[in-house]
Order: sequence, then C-alpha cells, then structure tokens
Amino acid sequence: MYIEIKNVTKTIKNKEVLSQVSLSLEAGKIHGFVGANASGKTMLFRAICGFIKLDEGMVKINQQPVVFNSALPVDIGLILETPGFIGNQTVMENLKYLASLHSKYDENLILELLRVFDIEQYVNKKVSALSLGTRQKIGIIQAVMENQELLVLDEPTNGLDKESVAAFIQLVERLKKQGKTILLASHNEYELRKLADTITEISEGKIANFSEI
Ligand SMILES: Nc1ncnc2c1ncn2[C@@H]1O[C@H](COP(=O)(O)OP(=O)(O)OP(=O)(O)O)[C@@H](O)[C@H]1O
Repeated sequence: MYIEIKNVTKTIKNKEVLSQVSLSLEAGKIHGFVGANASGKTMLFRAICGFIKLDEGMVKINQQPVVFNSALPVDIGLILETPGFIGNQTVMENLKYLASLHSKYDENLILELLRVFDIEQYVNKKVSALSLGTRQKIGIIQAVMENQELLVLDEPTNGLDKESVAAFIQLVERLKKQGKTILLASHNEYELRKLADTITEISEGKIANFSEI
C-alpha cells in the first residue's frame, strides 16, 4: 500500500496540529514515526485513516483518495488509542466479535497470535480480569488478525515488558516479510530505528526530518 500525503493541514481550536505535511510512504516497508508528546503523530495517523476532516491537502492510499467519514479504499489494521474491549466477555469472544464485523474471523490465526505473545492461557478469561499489558497485546492481535495489507500502529508497545516488545518486533518483521505496509509511532526510538525502513520526525505538526535507514 503506497501512501501519499500532500500538504495536509488541520487546525483545531486555533492550533495548527498538522501543518503542510507532505510525505510519500512506500509499500511493503516499516515506516517509523517519532516526536514529542502532542507533536501530531496520532493526528497524522487519523488523517491517513480519514478520521478527521482536513482543512487543506489530501491523502491517497494506492492512488485512491481517502475521504473523511467514508469507507476507506483499503482495510486498515489499527491501533489508535488504548484498545477498548467488552470487559465482561472473554478474549476470544471479543476478538471473534470484532473479526466477524468484517467476516474475517480466522480462529487459527487468532490462536497463533495469542501464542506469539504467550497468552493463549487467557483465551477464555474475561478481558476485565486481564492486566493492562495483556490487554495491549490483545489490541495488537486485534489490529493484525484480519490480515490487512496496511497496519497503522500508534504506540503499540505501550505497557509491554521487554520480552513482549521482542515478540512484537518479531511479529512486525514477519508481517513485513508478508509484504504488509506498516506505520509505527513509538517513543522507543532506539527499538524503532532497529526495526523501521524510514523514520519521520514530527515536531509541532510539521515534518522535522525524514530519513531512510
Ligand atoms: N480532540 C482534540 N481536540 C483538541 N485538540 C486536540 C484533540 N486531539 C488532539 N489534539 C491536539 O493535537 C495536538 C497533536 O496531538 P497528537 O495526539 O497527534 O500528538 P502525539 O504526537 O500523538 O502525542 P503523544 O506522543 O502524546 O501521543 C496536540 O496539541 C493535542 O492537544
């Protein structure tokens, strides 16, 4: 999935949260995004997914325009905030429900992903009984379980311990080998630089630097 971002500008409450952002992101690569808190990483991801109405500019995915509040040109696997699940349902019930919305339920893939994070023992536990980190892992599983070609992952390793971060890195490398395009925002710049093909630094709603690794 090739992503083209041109002159994207968004003002919220008199603050320019995205300012003339232009960027081309090649398909089949891992694109890392870094920047201080409130610099605009999440807002840029929202723009890419068509979740905010742009004041100026446009986003295209595989040459098709992303239109605010309309169906996306492609299915995107997404982590945009702390994942929300139905607390009094089990892990599998939650994942099955979410996947069924797109008729993409693949129980074997879900079980395999649970094993990636070594949490298959929680499959029939209620989500409300799980730790924050375990819920975050289920959030990652939810984002990738429908085999989407484009993955937009905002702070996916929040709250994960070292071993789980390593499992996540292996998973992302595997998804890249499958040809997926992966956008990844993280405050763990050290890990991100090891993983990503490009790094975009965002500062005050602008691209401060773009580098290929
Ligand atoms: N719903 C909203 N209403 C008003 N301002 C908002 C809203 N959402 C985000 N902002 C503002 O947009 C700016 C960019 O926020 P954004 O969430 O994109 O930052 P970020 O780079 O993802 O930060 P972090 O590293 O803290 O997650 C911030 O100044 C934030 O306060």
